[in-house]
Amino acid sequence: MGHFSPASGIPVVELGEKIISARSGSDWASKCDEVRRALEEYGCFIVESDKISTEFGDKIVKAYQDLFDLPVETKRRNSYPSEPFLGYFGQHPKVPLHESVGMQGTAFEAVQRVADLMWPDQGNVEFCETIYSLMKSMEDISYVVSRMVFESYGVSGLYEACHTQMNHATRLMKYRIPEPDETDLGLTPHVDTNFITVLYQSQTNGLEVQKKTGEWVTAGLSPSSFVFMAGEGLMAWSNGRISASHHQVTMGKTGKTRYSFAVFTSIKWTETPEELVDEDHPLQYKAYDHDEYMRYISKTGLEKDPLSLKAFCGVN
Ligand SMILES: O=C(O)CCC(=O)C(=O)O
Ligand SMILES: [Fe+2]
Repeated sequence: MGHFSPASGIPVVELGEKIISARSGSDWASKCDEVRRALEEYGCFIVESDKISTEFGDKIVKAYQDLFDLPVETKRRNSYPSEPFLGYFGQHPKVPLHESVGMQGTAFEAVQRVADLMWPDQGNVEFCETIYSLMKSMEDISYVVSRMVFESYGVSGLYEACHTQMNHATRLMKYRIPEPDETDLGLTPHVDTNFITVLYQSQTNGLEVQKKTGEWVTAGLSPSSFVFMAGEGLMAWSNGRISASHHQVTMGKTGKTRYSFAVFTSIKWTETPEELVDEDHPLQYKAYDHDEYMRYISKTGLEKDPLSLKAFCGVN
């Protein structure tokens, strides 16, 4: 494997424009293997990219401040009545520091919709352009890394069909500084239910991932890096070779507000390729419809059981 983050021991994979656009050759092939090994061992890795300049990082913070400084009633206008996991989320007694605005899809219109709801009179062009650009960079990473995982398992021929079934939800998140007598837990430990997640955090660390040893480590990120995490979908698809990353957010004593952005990619129909099933690796999860799974767990909310995918479609 390449190198590891000194603070956390999590693998760091460099995915600059050059390798992203290569898509063949020995450098590409060894990168694909590096990515697969990182996921099999850790369920996640840090992506070192060349997408976020200091200037762009400052614009992201400004966009978040514009949004989250609005009154709660205004932010609540962002609602998707039929989609319990989208819309505005905040003031939850279990995670009082967390507040977030969800969006559906990665089209410019998704961001524009939020801006129209938040600033109905004057709009906010800078907000739209900044968040859209961040979203697209992260969507690119989710596509390229998925392709790498397929290639590394020798099933690249299945990628295109899977790609057409991918869809994305995104979330802008803010974690306020805890009061002295308050919990510093920003988000309770969980695994993501979707296929894969790409996360960006601006300036303030706080994301913690659990290693196989059980140890929680802070995914210390540089301003130009992202975290790529396996969700339950990739765990089922890979026939359990990759485990979904168990993660949480802790604010600690940094004394700074934290902003993060997530692109959650899901595959509508998740099915383990037959190439990944053999005598040594018997099928672990039956093929399932992601929307049905979401309906199944929607009743459990923040308390979702980490083994719920097993209960939903596990074999045995
Ligand atoms: O804010 C973060 O870094 C993590 C967010 C997260 O894990 C989630 O929304 O599922
Ligand atoms: Fe998560």
